[in-house]
Order: sequence, then C-alpha cells, then structure tokens
Amino acid sequence: MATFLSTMIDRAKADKKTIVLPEGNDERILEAAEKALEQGLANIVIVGKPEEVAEKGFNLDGATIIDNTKGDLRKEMAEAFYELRKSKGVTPEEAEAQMDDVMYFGTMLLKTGHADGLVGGACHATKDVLHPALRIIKTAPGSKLVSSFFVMEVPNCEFGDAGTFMFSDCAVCIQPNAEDLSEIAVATAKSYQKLLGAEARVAMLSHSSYGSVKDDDTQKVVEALALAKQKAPEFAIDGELQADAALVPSVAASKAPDSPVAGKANVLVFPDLDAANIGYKLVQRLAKAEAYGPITQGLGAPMNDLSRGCSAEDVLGVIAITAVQAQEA
Ligand SMILES: CC(C)(COP(=O)(O)OP(=O)(O)OC[C@H]1O[C@@H](n2cnc3c(N)ncnc32)[C@H](O)[C@@H]1OP(=O)(O)O)[C@@H](O)C(=O)NCCC(=O)NCCS
Ligand SMILES: CC(=O)OP(=O)(O)O
Repeated sequence: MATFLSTMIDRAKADKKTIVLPEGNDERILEAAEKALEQGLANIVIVGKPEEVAEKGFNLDGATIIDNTKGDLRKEMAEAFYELRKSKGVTPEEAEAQMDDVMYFGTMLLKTGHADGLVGGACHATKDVLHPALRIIKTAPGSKLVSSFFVMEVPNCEFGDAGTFMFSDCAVCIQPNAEDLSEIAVATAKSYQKLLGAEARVAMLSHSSYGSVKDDDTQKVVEALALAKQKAPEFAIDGELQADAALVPSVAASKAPDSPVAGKANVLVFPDLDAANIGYKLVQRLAKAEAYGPITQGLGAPMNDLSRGCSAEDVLGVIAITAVQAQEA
C-alpha cells in the first residue's frame, strides 16, 4: 500500500526541485540527503565545509556543497541580506557577520533563487529557523499569518483517514487569538486538501464539546470557529470539540450529534502551542506515529523546520514534502 512518504517521494520525483539543507554538520541530514539523491527526488545543496562533510562518509555524489564561511557566494548573500534589511538598521558589517549563521545563509540561498526550498532544524531550535524565515522570506501574498502543521501517520488506527491526520499549529503561534486560530484552521484545511488530495474535516479542539464548558478558553475557540466558517464556508469545520468527540463516532454521537466533523475529523486544530506541541509528541511517541513536520504554511517560499528529535527518515519525508510544495509555489 502506498504510504504518505512514498506518495510524496513519487510526486517530488515527477518534477525535481532543488532543496537546500543548511545543517551539513548533522549526520541525519547527510543520511537523508544521500537517500534523496539515491532516489532522485530532489537536487541537493548542502551548507558546510566540503572536507568536514566528506569526513562523515556519506555518498553525496551530485550534491552541491557550499561553504558559508568564505567565497564569492558568502559576499553575494551578505550584500543581498544587507539590501533586504538595511531599512531595519542592519549595517553591511552586521550583514556579513550574519552569514556565519548557516540558517540565515541557507535562507538567503532560497531567497535569491539558488534553491526552491529549505529544510532545517535538526540541530537548531524552531525559533532559529523561523526568525530568518519571517525576516527574509516573509508571508506569501494574501497571507497574514505563518503557522504550521504536522502530517501524522498513526499505525493500526481506524480514525481520521485510516490513521492519517494533520495537527496544527504545533510549532509557530504561541498563544493564537480567535482571529489567528481561524486563520490556522482555514490554512490547514487548504493544506490537507492540497497535500493529501482528500476532503478536510476540521475539528477545533477544546476541553469542551458543543457548549459543555463555558470559560474564556472555550469561548476563544467558539469565536474562532465562527470566523473560520465565515472565511471559508466551503470547508467542513466544526467545534468546539474534545478530542474524543472529534475522533470517535460513538462519543461524537452523544457529545456532538449531527456534527459534520465529529467522529471523523482528519484535521485537529489545537487551541494553543502548549496543547498542540505536547499533543503531537504524545501521539508520536506513545502511538509510534510518523510525524512529518513542522511544515510551514503562509510563507512566501517553502521553508520547513524539523524537530531536534527527528530521524533521517523524518528528514527525508520533510525534503519530499518541501519539494512538492516547491512544485506548487
Ligand atoms: C515564530 C516566532 C519565532 C516569531 O517570533 P518574533 O519575535 O515575533 O519574530 P520576529 O520579531 O523575528 O518577527 C519578524 C517579523 O515577522 C512577524 N511575525 C512574527 N510571527 C509571525 C507569524 N506567525 N506570522 C506572520 N508574521 C509573523 C513579526 O511581526 C515581524 O514583522 P515586522 O518585521 O514587520 O515587524 C515566535 O513566535 C516563536 O518563538 N514561536 C514559537 C517557536 C517555538 O519555540 N516552538 C516550539 C517548538 S516547535
Ligand atoms: C517541532 C518541535 O517541537 O521542535 P523541537 O523538538 O526541535 O523543539
């Protein structure tokens, strides 16, 4: 049976894109690069010192390895970064020094067209990937908010689409207000349909189902639901729902009867970053689920993060997803 990963790899191969991997010092990144090259799913650019990358012993034939610490490209990226950020008070010297940071250098390679997408975060915290993304790539036209999702593949699971889900926002927006949460819900519904080619059924999660608890937190979700429905009436979005009501048909029948989503949700929108980040890691570790992401949405170019707990297989999945996003950019 085709898995999410095999589908993404096949789609990536159909129109090969160039993906930059700024963390050439990380073995999981190099192992994933080796696999990506072997399978022909993307052209690979690695940021790192060529001799140090070679020492790790991976077969990276065909990859371009770029040293950010010297050479013409460093100068070119520093100058382009200065032009972008001088209005924010950045000096030419600061721009040059900023290129020591592989994440900024890699983001500049993406910005200037040396790559179509970027994957990083195996050894950088999420904020260190998101800062250059927000400062250099910025939001896509028509998008106000950058957020993220994980594709979760839960083994032996009858819920969602045979165990496949998107969880959002597990990485970017710390304390989204109702307006932000509505943007996250609509963006993730669109991402689900685009990436997985199936109808999204979006549950706005809470500790309440259909008014069973009324407090400031549940009312934020109620407000977000109303805004999301107004913005995108074409999507099946419902709430507020507890996780059991969202997933389990028998619980849905008692807690949220007649809901178009309860008991069959495949997109879970969590009320804040605490709930979302904790929730995805619990499912990943306790249910032994595959967790691909965090994949950003709303950015002007495909640039995706990884968990520092990722495996080489997770990195390969995110490279494939990023290449597919680049085909659509
Ligand atoms: C995403 C994050 C890094 C942004 O932090 P920040 O300090 O607001 O970012 P910056 O100041 O660099 O913002 C740069 C610009 O992006 C904008 N911005 C920030 N977050 C944004 C978002 N989610 N969507 C769109 N724009 C955003 C800022 O308003 C700013 O705009 P300006 O240059 O016009 O003033 C921060 O929200 C964060 O740390 N999130 C949690 C990450 C995390 O730790 N996750 C847990 C583990 S996965
Ligand atoms: C997404 C995420 O939680 O990243 P990390 O594990 O690197 O903090």
